[in-house]
Amino acid sequence: MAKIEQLEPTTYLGNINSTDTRQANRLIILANGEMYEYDLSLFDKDRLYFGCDEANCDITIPAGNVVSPVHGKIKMTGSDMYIADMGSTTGTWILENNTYIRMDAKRYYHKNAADMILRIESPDHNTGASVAMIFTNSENKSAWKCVPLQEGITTIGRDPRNTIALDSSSFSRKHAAIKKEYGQYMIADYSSTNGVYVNGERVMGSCQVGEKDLIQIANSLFFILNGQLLYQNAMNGISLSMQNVDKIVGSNKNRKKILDRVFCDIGSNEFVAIIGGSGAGKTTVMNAMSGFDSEITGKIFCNGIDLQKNFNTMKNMIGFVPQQDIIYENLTLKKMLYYTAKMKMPPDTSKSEMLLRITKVLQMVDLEEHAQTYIRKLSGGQKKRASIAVEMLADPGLFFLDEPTSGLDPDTEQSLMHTLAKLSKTEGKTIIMVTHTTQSIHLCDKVIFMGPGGKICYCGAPSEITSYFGKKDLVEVYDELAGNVDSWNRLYLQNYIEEYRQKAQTPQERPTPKKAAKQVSAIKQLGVLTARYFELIWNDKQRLTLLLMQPLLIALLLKVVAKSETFKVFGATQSIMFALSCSGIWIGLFNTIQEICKERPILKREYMGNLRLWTYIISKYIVQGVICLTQATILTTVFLCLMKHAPKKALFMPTPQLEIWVTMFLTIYASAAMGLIVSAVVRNGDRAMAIAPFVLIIQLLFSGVLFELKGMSKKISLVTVSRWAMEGLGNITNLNALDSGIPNQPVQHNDFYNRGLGHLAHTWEILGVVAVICGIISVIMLHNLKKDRR
Ligand SMILES: Nc1ncnc2c1ncn2[C@@H]1O[C@H](COP(=O)(O)OP(=O)(O)OP(=O)(O)O)[C@@H](O)[C@H]1O
Repeated sequence: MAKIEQLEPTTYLGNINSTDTRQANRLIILANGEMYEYDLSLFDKDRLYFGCDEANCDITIPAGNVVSPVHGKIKMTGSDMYIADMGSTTGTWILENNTYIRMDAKRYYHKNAADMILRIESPDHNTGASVAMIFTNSENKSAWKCVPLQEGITTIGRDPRNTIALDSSSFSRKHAAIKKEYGQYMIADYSSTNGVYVNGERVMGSCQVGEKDLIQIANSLFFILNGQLLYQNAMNGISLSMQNVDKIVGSNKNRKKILDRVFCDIGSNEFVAIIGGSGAGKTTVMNAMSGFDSEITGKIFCNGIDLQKNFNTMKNMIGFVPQQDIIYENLTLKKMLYYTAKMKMPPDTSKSEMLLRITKVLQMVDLEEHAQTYIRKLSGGQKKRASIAVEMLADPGLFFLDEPTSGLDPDTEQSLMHTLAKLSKTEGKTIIMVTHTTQSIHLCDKVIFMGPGGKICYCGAPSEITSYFGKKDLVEVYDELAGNVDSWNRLYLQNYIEEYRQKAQTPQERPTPKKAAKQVSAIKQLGVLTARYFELIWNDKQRLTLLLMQPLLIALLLKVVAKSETFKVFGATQSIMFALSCSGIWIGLFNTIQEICKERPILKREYMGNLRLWTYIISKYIVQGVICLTQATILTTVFLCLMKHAPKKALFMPTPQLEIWVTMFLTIYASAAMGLIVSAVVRNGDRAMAIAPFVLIIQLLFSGVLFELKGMSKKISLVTVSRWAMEGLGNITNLNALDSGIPNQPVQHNDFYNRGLGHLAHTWEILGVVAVICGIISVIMLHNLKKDRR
């Protein structure tokens, strides 16, 4: 909401933020303890007067002691509303950026897409005669409600047993409470997931609130007036304001500004498209708006709250659908949503609430009949809807989509655009998307046109783009901006900043709250991730078969090449043990080398939410542990059973076969852990497979079998799995004591194969440590995830 000096609604500046005329114009008045609601369009006039004089006003406010006879007027053009104080005695206050400022008499104040809140103050504050006026475009009757605040506690939350129960997943079951005692009010945050804000500042525990304070809980506004609590009942999208946002990348000569002084306002429940030529900075500006890009300068406010400072608590109210789908192909849609709900929804959500929410989001995106369908069987458009459903689970008020329509045919694109337009209006979402296709942008409320160099050139109604640029069609507008971006950017900034924003108060700097959002516990998250990973592996039967057939086939092939004197003669035994250890290394590496990179977009999105990287990696370790154990069992059992001879004596276990089995399990497991590092570093499966031969060659060269290890090669071998696997296997099979195969010539003693329990324990220990270190490195490598461009 901003002040516009002597401005007629029909002038250009009014149109810059104009919205489509589909929205309703409503006025809610709270006076003398009564709430009155007006549908302003029913007056059939574009100018309405309000005050206490019934004869001269269209809207009478029964509060003569505070409201002047003709107190103010309202002008309407479409859904735009302009309100002015007519020079009243008491004055009118407007809520701007979390503080009330007195309206200048006889100046119009423009209501943009967010609800506009006015107060008319009683000169004597103790009379309790203040009046509140709320202008809203919500189509929802009773978009605002009020309850008297009794002495004692008024609770707010999702649970129906609260005094104020609000049915939205962004509220915790018991979210907050207001305590009234001796006429004073205290508000307390009950450790909610999404927090409580008073005047844009996060409440840490509890704090005092008064009549002039604005309380924000999840997406709803609350304020106290004459002992009553007035609150937004219908869930509203979150409004967004970007102020002087820049982004510079590179250093020295390569330094480049990719966002240049971006200012814009987006109102709640608006459906906004960001368009512009390729490389203009559409994705960059959207990433900045979402708060997920921390490398920007300038300010972003969501509902007047500083997003960067409060990102940890506000990120749960932000949905983000990247260009790549964020769903697992091998889960049914319902299962995918269920696992996500367990991770994303407030920790106090019951299973039945989750299932209800899943049904609701499936309805929202028109996918109810596909609940039990495997995601791999859905069409491109349905997969996009499925990704949207995943993000809708936590009921975010602000929703970003990066090119949701790319790759879709025109019909599917239009249907998706209709779904998004519907979600913004009926579900109370602010939806912002980057798009290349413009055939359906008339469905949007607003278009942001980015010119080359990250410069904003237009922010307004889609129907007015061509007339604003004086062009016939959008193609001409693109051409115009390619050559003339600076002048259009300057014009935009002139109009927007100098004549418009400068008059508005910018929100004050506030200290950064330390408290982070309440998250699903690490243990619960680990459980969900592990269960999901198990199910993914289980559902991919082809891969599972391959994983289990591999050790079986390798064991059979090893039998084919093994000599009959294996376990009796040094050469034959060392060769087959080397082949066995290399097979184990290959099996482990193959298990995981594409495991992380193939799900990187999903991982990135979950990590931007509340996923902990270490729980993610541990879940991989748990599931891979089971797989590796099974593979080691198949490989060693089949191979050893087929062999004519067996190693003679065990070191400490009942049989040497068991000791070989443990060594092979640790070899496969440590190799799988190495594979995870590769998978965490590279961004796609092809690159991972290209690195695999290199990893294997290192294992061959430094195993100590093909080449003698000394000096540098010995040092390198310390971190190879093959060396430790060979030391273990050579020790168990007692290679040093075997026959050399040449009469009268003993085996040349090799310290690597020294027999002894301590030596075996040491090799197992090292293989275990390698596995752990690989896990830690993978977690460290994954911290770069946020830098992935899309
Ligand atoms: N981290 C970065 N380092 C260097 N340049 C970058 C970086 N991120 C973005 N850019 C550059 O900034 C410009 C804007 O990129 P962005 O992806 O936002 O454009 P876009 O309008 O979304 O493009 P497209 O429509 O082709 O996807 C491009 O020239 C891009 O190469």
